[in-house]
Amino acid sequence: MKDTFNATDADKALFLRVFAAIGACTSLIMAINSYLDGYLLLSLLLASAVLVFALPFVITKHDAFLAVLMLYSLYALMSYLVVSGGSHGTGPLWLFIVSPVTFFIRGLKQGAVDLILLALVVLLLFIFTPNLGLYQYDNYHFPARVMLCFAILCVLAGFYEYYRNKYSRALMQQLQINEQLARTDAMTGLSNRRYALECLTQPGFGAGAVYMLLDADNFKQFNDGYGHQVGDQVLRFIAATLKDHAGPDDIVARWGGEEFLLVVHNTAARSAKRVATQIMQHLQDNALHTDGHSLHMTLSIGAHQRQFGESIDHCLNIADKRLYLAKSSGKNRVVFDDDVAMD
Ligand SMILES: Nc1nc2c(ncn2[C@@H]2O[C@H](COP(=O)(O)OP(=O)(O)OP(=O)(O)O)[C@@H](O)[C@H]2O)c(=O)[nH]1
Repeated sequence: MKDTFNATDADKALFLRVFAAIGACTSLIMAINSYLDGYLLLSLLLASAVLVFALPFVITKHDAFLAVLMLYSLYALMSYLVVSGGSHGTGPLWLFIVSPVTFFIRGLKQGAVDLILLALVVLLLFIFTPNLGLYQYDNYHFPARVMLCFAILCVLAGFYEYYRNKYSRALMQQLQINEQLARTDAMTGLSNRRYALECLTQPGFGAGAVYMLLDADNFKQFNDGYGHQVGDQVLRFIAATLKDHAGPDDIVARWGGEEFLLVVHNTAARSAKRVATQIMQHLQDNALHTDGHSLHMTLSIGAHQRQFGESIDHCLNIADKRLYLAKSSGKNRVVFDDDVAMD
């Protein structure tokens, strides 16, 4: 099933380009600003960053690679901003944008690893920058607070990502359960009519598929004679028999009441007829044992092999007419294409 609550490829592609557009615009503005302020190397690095951020608008494939490339380019820029102080010593402030972007692009685990490594690198750079004769921060207060805020932001963004994942998964599972419930007949566990109709539009159920409507004979007698719960057991017994005799690609559904649909996936008419006969034989040979009773049941079946150009509705109508014919001509029988003049 489609992953509805986690970011889809389209969501990720959009996010990547929004991130790239913001990155490119900001880098361009800061590059001009740095150039005007006389920070030549910084303005060149920012201009290179503009090119990297522009890549997703030129290359439409390899988004995952581009995302990581942009992220690590951002890390490299951050490292330079720490050692150089950026414009007027404000460079390290840009670290604060890194954590949410990292988690979105890298996910929780890899994102956490990346951020811990970046934090270590930044810490070392702050410690050793004065010794290397690079930018001199006035005192340790500013770097210390930047590191503390960066760490807090990483932890908070990590928690947010953790809970977002957790609840997305829970929602996904619930969605799958709901989807399953919406497709299933609760009493027999077979597909319900709505889902069966949906499946009939899939390839394999076109011309050549055999549509069968199967109706329990004299079913009312089970209800009247043994109660509705036994009636339900009879329906479940029939459902299990149909399931056992159908192929893995066939459709078996409860059509309504004591009526079932079996559609045999694109087959020779002879094999489908054999399946119908085997089902009837199985019910004849095997009784349902319940409450000290042995209950035998029979089915009437109307069947039709779908021809080119015939609609699903048309096939179901023919199967239904033949089911009626099977009932009216004595029950416990199958009426197929070769048993009648074409309807
Ligand atoms: N126990 C139970 N009975 C159901 C269910 N759905 C429909 N029925 C009953 O199935 C019975 C169908 O009766 P009829 O339409 O007369 O069919 P029948 O007795 O099988 O007679 P023929 O079809 O002519 O062989 C009705 O009494 C419905 O109440 C169900 O889910 N559980």
